[in-house]
Amino acid sequence: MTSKVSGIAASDGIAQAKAYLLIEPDLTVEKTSVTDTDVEKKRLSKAIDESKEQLAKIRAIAAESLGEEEAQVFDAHTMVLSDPDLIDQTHAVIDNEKVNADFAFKQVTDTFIAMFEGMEDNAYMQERAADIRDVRKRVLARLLNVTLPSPATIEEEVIIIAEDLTPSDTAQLNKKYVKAFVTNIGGRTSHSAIMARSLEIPAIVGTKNITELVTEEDYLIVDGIEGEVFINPSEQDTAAFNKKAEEFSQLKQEWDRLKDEPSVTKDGKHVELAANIGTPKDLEGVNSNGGEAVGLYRTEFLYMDSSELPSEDDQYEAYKKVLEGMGERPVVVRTMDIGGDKELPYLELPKEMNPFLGYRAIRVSLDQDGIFRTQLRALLRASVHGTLRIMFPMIATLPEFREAKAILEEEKAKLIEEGTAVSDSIQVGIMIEIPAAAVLADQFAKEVDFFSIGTNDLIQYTMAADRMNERVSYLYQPYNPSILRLIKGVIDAAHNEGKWAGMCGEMAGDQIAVPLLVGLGLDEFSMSATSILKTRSLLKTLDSNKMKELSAKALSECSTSEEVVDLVNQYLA
Ligand SMILES: C=C(OP(=O)(O)O)C(=O)O
Ligand SMILES: [Mg+2]
Repeated sequence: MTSKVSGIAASDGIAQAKAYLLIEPDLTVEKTSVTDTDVEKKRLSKAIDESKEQLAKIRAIAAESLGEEEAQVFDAHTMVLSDPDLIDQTHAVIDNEKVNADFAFKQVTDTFIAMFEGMEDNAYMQERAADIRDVRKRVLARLLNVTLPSPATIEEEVIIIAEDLTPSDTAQLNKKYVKAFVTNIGGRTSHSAIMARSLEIPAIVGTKNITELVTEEDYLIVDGIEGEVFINPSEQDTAAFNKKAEEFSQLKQEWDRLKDEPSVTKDGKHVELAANIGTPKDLEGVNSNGGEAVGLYRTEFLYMDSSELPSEDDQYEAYKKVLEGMGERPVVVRTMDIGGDKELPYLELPKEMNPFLGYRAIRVSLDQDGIFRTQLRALLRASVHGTLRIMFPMIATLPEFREAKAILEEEKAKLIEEGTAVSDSIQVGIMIEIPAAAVLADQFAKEVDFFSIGTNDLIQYTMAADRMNERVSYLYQPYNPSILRLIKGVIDAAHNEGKWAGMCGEMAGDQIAVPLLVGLGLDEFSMSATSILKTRSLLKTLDSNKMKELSAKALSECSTSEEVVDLVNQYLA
């Protein structure tokens, strides 16, 4: 008999296949008393190290199959495992209560999870709780000496049924066999949902109890559009779904038709939809999703993926590949942004109290200008292979920009003197990710060719809330009117000088933020490639004048992030 289960539609599409239950092993821990607490601390440390190794392997698989941006989730997990608080508190429980590491680790992570989950209205905190749950399983499995299931081993067409899919589970999914997934818990912004959208497989999350309702003998239809699962559908249901699947594939084809279309609002206002990339390999996704430009090429991965400083020729080859791959379309290459959370083992950077406020990005480049000049020469040589735009990260003051630009000009003059061809139409711009630069945007706009707003950092610096610190992440608020005001100031400043303003922080692809950013007059939106076609189709439904009214209202009438979100939803309704 058919039965129907509802949940939250997390990723579009319709699929049918047999069920595959992704069952967790029993990770129940027993409390035991110990006398030698050092042994327990060593067991913990070994389990954590092995978990980090596993995570590194999964991260590599994810980078390969999903792209660099998605794979960065695992960096967050590795960070959890390196959190000194987590380790110190576990050690304290082992020492004080003289108990086994498994019990102590479970108890401490329980406290962390309860604290984050307690902040019910804060989706970000809920995600952090999920991250800890995910990492904890890995460590407990090592401590208990049991094997976690590995979705990577699936070799027939299935629909995965699970309590939740962790990012590491999702990263191992092979699209060829996994046709969809359905989970008990989660929301539209949970990692599993984001991953499903980027893999382009249908997904339903938050069904509460699908794992209790489905067995491996069942055949399923997943309707990711409505958020409904049909267990053992009748012939009639199947026929209805075949029809619906056909209609959806037509919709996808319509989206695909948008692939080569301009990105315009309902009333014909054009914006540019660009992609963020980390390596030349990411170009495939840019092209298959109709990216009009590369709005951010994070070149630091060139440095991080290597065991020594990449040579000028190695860099030239990478830049050339991207420029050629994009043809006429512009490519914004950001010079190296090392420091903060991005370390280079072979470049001795000092240990700092506040790395995000320290020796980072352009500060390193201007200080160690040999490295900077090598990168600039490689870029200048590659410039003849496409439309290159050069962008400097973490600019705080005008003298920094002037110095960086002067070095660029020097290297350009040298190359020309050596007889090397260099494009004469390279735009040179800056990231706006430090509030000082946002506030002084009118001055910067007279000297730069463009701005790209890096909201990932701009938000952390404006709110004084470390983007990596879970305890203060409730303050990490993209829609806070203070952030919107800064963004407005930057866009207006650029336009007053006839320059363009883009955004390459995560906010540019956020479907709540897009209507506001259209209203504020943002020219270029740079995001993960897989968000482009959806955003292009959202744009077609927006009236630019109405969005102007929306953003003006958000700025004049809203005093909190929540009020802004409500207002956007009213306008989109
Ligand atoms: C795009 C940005 O740069 P990154 O995330 O690499 O710091 C940003 O800060 O918004
Ligand atoms: Mg940044």
